Amino acid sequence: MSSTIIEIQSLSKKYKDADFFSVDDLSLSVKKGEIFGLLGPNGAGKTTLISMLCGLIKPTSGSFTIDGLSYKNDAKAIKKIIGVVPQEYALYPTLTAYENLMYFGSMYGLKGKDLKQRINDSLDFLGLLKFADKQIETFSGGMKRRVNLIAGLLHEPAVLFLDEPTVGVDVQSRNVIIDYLKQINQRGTTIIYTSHHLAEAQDLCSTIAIIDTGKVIIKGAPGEIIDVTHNAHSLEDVFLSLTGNELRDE
Ligand SMILES: Nc1ncnc2c1ncn2[C@@H]1O[C@H](COP(=O)(O)OP(=O)(O)OP(=O)(O)O)[C@@H](O)[C@H]1O
Repeated sequence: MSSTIIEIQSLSKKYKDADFFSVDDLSLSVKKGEIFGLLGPNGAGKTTLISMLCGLIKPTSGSFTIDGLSYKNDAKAIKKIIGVVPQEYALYPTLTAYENLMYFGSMYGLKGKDLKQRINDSLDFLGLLKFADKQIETFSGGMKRRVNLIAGLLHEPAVLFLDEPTVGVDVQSRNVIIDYLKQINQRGTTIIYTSHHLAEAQDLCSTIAIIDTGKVIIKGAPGEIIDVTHNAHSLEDVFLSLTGNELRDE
């Protein structure tokens, strides 16, 4: 049995002036070595949950640990062992891909040959080596997303958080990103990711949690949760059966 790497207990978040909880008394555990998919309709609370786990926003109540470190007492130590790839690009448009990655690497305390090697290997895997010296502002959305991904991974984190890593990219970019995530996972990084792409999550994730109105409504291996849901043949069937067909416009 693999050990637990993330343990979330009764975590809640109510934004200032909001009259509802975006994450509502949520408990969840993630095992070491998993690719864990957080799925849910728009506004379900996925980004809010990930933002708390990454230390970007403070919970209203509850607690969690990452690799045994408590967010209340060990926030700095947690930052060192996690990687974060947000939805929006965190890159400097007028710097080259290589310069951006050297900058992010140095922020993690990496330097010298080791850093250069990691940057080169990652750019190569993601098909970007020949664009290393081009400015980010000349890159397509799919290329920026791949550089963004490398930036969050240079320090080889124990846990990687990704918020919709394949949104708005073409099939070619998506495939290379998915292959890269699988490779990173095989090298030991636990991955927690959000997506609206259910077929992708079904293929990629060892465990899935569907979230709605800030609560986990089902969790398990994709095959398991399809099996236990009446008349479901795919993750999309499970998703619609549990979250309904109504639009979630706010
Ligand atoms: N900074 C904020 N201030 C107030 N309310 C917020 C804030 N951020 C999110 N919310 C609200 O919290 C709820 C959960 O939002 P969140 O972005 O976590 O959902 P999500 O599942 O990531 O949605 P999506 O799939 O659209 O990205 C929504 O009702 C949203 O409007």
